[in-house]
Amino acid sequence: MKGKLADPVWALGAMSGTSLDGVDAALVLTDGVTISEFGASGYRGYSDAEQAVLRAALGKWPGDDLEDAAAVVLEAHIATLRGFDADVVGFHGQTLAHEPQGRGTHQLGDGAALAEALGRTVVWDFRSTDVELGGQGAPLAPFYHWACAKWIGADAPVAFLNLGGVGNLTWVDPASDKPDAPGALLAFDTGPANAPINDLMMERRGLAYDKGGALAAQGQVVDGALELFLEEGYFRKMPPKSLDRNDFSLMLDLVRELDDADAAATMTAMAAAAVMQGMEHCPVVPQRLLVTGGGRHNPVMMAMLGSALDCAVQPVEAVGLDGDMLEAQAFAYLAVRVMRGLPTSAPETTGVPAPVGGGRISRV
Ligand SMILES: Nc1ncnc2c1ncn2[C@@H]1O[C@H](COP(=O)(O)OP(=O)(O)OP(=O)(O)O)[C@@H](O)[C@H]1O
Ligand SMILES: CC(=O)N[C@H]1[C@@H]2OC[C@@H](O2)[C@@H](O)[C@@H]1O[C@H](C)C(=O)O
Repeated sequence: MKGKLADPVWALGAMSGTSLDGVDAALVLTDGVTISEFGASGYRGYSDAEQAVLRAALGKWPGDDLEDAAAVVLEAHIATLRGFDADVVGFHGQTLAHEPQGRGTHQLGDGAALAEALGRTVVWDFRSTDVELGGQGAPLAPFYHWACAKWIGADAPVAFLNLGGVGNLTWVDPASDKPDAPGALLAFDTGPANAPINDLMMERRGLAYDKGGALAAQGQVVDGALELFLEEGYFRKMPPKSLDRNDFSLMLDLVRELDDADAAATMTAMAAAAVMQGMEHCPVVPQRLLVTGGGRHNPVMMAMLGSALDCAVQPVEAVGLDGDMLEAQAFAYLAVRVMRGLPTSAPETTGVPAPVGGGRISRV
């Protein structure tokens, strides 16, 4: 890497999330502690054919036949990243399976091959070490949320909520001097967010998602189904805790008898209710809940959250951040931390016994 150890460097993060929509890429100038500047970003959607290959690979583990899916992930990342200039690349890979207390966690993607193709140092396989040491391996964005809280100049506890396929929440005490300081953070996956709504839309309407919450807005929330959902043991577990995309796939059964609009409204309420349950774990009520990820574009979900919580609920754009790129930026930031030997997770974020720096480095 260029520069002295403590100099900020341009890091390029690449994230392809559980909704399998495509690859986000974003540049951040950082020393792995402080955000100095944001750079350009980009996005390349997976084609229908690529998405079908990845969907068929969900639930698979290293050693399974993954040749086609591996090629899709590698080619999509090369195409997305090759136009950028950066000192280091943080490559998340495509999560295919996540069983932290079982077989481990699996992010498909060969960082060494990507490094060779791009001619740049690539940091990858961010989650395995944490899981091997007894952590959940997720969520990992919380250390970056800490840097974001500092960047926005927060002077009171603040929470970040990612509404992706799965939801995850990070509570930050901005008075802390580093993200792995005891009490600086509390983070966990809240529950299913958009993934089950997408599955419902595909099953009932042949659509990828409920754009603008339009279908949910026409329906009524059915309380009985919502209560059954909240009886799920996950919500009683203390954090840290994490989920696989399909851990709640039985949710579709809870709305099976409902018409399309009521089913969409009820599932949207389920995603919001999971967040409300999660907020109870915050050490103190945050001043504001800053929402990132695709769910912030769903006004029905945002209104449900806003009316149920005691704090302001706003998209991260309200504080000058980019909610479409925050996770890609997170893996840029984490790549620099790995290069510098700094931890990327802590007991309060993944349940790992002590702060740990995961990630493999492939140099060119
Ligand atoms: N305009 C919109 N209206 C409603 N929902 C939307 C809108 N835009 C995006 N979404 C939802 O957000 C999802 C994508 O969110 P995002 O890109 O944050 O997920 P991801 O990064 O793949 O998931 P994860 O963070 O779980 O890995 C879409 O699949 C869709 O359900
Ligand atoms: C195993 C895995 O890939 N988990 C993702 C997923 O998507 C959201 C939630 O579940 C979160 O735990 C995580 O991603 C974000 C980027 C994280 O690690 O913070």
